[in-house]
Amino acid sequence: MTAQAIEVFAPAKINLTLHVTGQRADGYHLLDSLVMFADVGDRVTVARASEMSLRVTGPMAAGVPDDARNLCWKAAEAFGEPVAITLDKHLPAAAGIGGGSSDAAAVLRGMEQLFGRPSGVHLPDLGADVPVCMLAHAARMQGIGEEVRPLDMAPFHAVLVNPGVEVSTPAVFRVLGRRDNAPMTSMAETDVPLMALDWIARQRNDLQPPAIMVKPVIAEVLDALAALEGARLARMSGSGATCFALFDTRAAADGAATTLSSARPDWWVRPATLR
Ligand SMILES: C[C@](O)(CO)[C@H](O)COP(=O)(O)OP(=O)(O)OC[C@H]1O[C@@H](n2ccc(N)nc2=O)[C@H](O)[C@@H]1O
Ligand SMILES: Nc1ncnc2c1ncn2[C@@H]1O[C@H](COP(=O)(O)OP(=O)(O)OP(=O)(O)O)[C@@H](O)[C@H]1O
Repeated sequence: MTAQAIEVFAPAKINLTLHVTGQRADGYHLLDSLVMFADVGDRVTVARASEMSLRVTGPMAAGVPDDARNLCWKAAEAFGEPVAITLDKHLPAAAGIGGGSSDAAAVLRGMEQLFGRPSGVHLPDLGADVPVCMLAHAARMQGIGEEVRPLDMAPFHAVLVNPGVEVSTPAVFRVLGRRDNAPMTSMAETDVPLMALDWIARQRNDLQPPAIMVKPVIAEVLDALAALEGARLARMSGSGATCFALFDTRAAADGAATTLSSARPDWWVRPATLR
């Protein structure tokens, strides 16, 4: 019996750290990043079809392309079979949480199941974040994103906030000052959750200062997150504008998200568990 349609969850990608350690001759930057995935995300459904199609639904569908510009479409084309895709969009776009990349990885995972073969796609060609999104598990990401090593991390509890401004990743890299920053320090302690949190606090997101230059509201988001009861650390993810704060328990994250949602109903605020 052949499966008719496969639904796959496309989790938000969170860069808990993001060190920019160099730049290649082609302009792409070398990264060193601790990446985890949230229980908040998009939903992708793929079904066999005679020709490619894409329908974008959900609360965050506005403005998301529903044609060959969408990374879901590009992923299916790279796989090499026509499919009917439904993308139920819950994540803000151009937000530093890998929405398009995670959707593309979900399409590939769904198609691998549907057609019973590995995708064979060279993942970095679809985007620097696609290899780690294909893993969808805590990982250290290096190179320009193509070197991905899974990590055995305890889950973290977080609040995610996006202030509703789109940020262009190339624009943030353009105003980045130094490109040869130090990599992450030794990760030997990361299997102990609270020590891991202290370790994360000692690392950086090198794109945070340039992103604040491009969109100053990010500094306001970070201040609001740091002021929440129980917040242990506030930082930006990817090239922004989404930021996160980490909490000791899910209940603390849930309570903080409720407080911030009522204070800033215009912001996208979600409690999340990161794995
Ligand atoms: C910054 C991160 O969000 C960290 O996870 C990602 O590396 C960005 O991943 P992505 O959106 O999948 O990136 P891509 O679509 O491949 O690249 C978008 C643009 O970001 C810049 N870019 C991206 C990745 C990288 N390692 N160096 C770069 O300089 C390039 O200007 C590139 O044209
Ligand atoms: N499936 C998709 N979902 C959202 N945007 C998409 C998708 N496919 C293509 N796009 C286009 O890509 C742009 C960047 O959106 P995306 O959400 O992938 O970026 P991002 O969150 O900045 O990713 P990253 O964290 O990898 O930098 C959007 O402005 C949109 O036009």
